[in-house]
Amino acid sequence: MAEQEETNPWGSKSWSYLSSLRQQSPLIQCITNLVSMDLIANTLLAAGASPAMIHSILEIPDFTPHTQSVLINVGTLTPEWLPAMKAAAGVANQFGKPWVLDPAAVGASGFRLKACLELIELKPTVIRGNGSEIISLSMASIGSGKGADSLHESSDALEAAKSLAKSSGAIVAISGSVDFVTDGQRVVGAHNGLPMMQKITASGCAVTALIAAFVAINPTHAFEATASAFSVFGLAGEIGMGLAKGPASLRMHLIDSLYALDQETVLHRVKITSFS
Ligand SMILES: Nc1ncnc2c1ncn2[C@@H]1O[C@H](COP(=O)(O)OP(=O)(O)O)[C@@H](O)[C@H]1O
Ligand SMILES: Cc1ncsc1CCOP(=O)(O)O
Ligand SMILES: [Mg+2]
Repeated sequence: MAEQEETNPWGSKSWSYLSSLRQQSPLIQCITNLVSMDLIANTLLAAGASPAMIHSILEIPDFTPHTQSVLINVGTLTPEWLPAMKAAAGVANQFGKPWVLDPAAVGASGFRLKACLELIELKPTVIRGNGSEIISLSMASIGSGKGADSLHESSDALEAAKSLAKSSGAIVAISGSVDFVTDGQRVVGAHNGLPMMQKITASGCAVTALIAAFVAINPTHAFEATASAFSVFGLAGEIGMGLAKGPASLRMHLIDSLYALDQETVLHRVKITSFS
């Protein structure tokens, strides 16, 4: 163990987050898009967390104070949902809970962009998007993506991510072939995962939910929690692909692999490197 910690400190960090998640099973409130609800709930359950898709504004004052973290994802945003998202972010802040923003398809419209910029004013702990989403947010402009899909490599969005992290105070996370995490100064890249994961709808939403769960374990170390969540999710995909025949069976085997991940595999196969 001591030797592993020296050779792969991120492996032991990631294992520590995952094993604590399994022991503590934090309650994660998810206000998320209609496409992603099932995959997010199953991802969180397989990882050891307790998901609750509770999004009515009428329930937020009673429910949100009892959560350990809140996920807000704007993938199927309508004007009716936005006040609930803002209320949940506000209650999370009031009660000192971390909250995580997924700006899904933020470049699709001015309405969505304005909503995300207003949510960012409410100080998310982490913002996780694909390359195009992070570029849209950082430049406050629409049209950079292709709906929910990215037209950019994650590395194309690195400077945009640093600038967004500095202006917002959030940890900014970009998914892609390498998943980058930055606080505006430090940058690490998580190298686990495989391209087939892009063919599972809501896989990005699911990794954001896992980030929300890891951040719940240690809100004061959101940078480390985010990088670890990226690698653990990617590793589950890599192992799942060994049994999968395509995207549909990968979805199933990724969830099974996340549930079954053991210490040795995490210690040896998590790959996170520094870029700063
Ligand atoms: N080319 C790739 N190689 C390895 N993993 C990838 C690749 N593209 C995406 N992923 C993984 O797929 C998941 C979803 O990422 P992405 O497709 O970028 O998000 P979104 O669905 O929000 O566009 C992440 O866990 C990411 O690491
Ligand atoms: C297809 C789609 N359309 C609106 S939200 C959504 C899901 C997007 O999920 P992800 O960003 O994880 O690919
Ligand atoms: Mg997305």
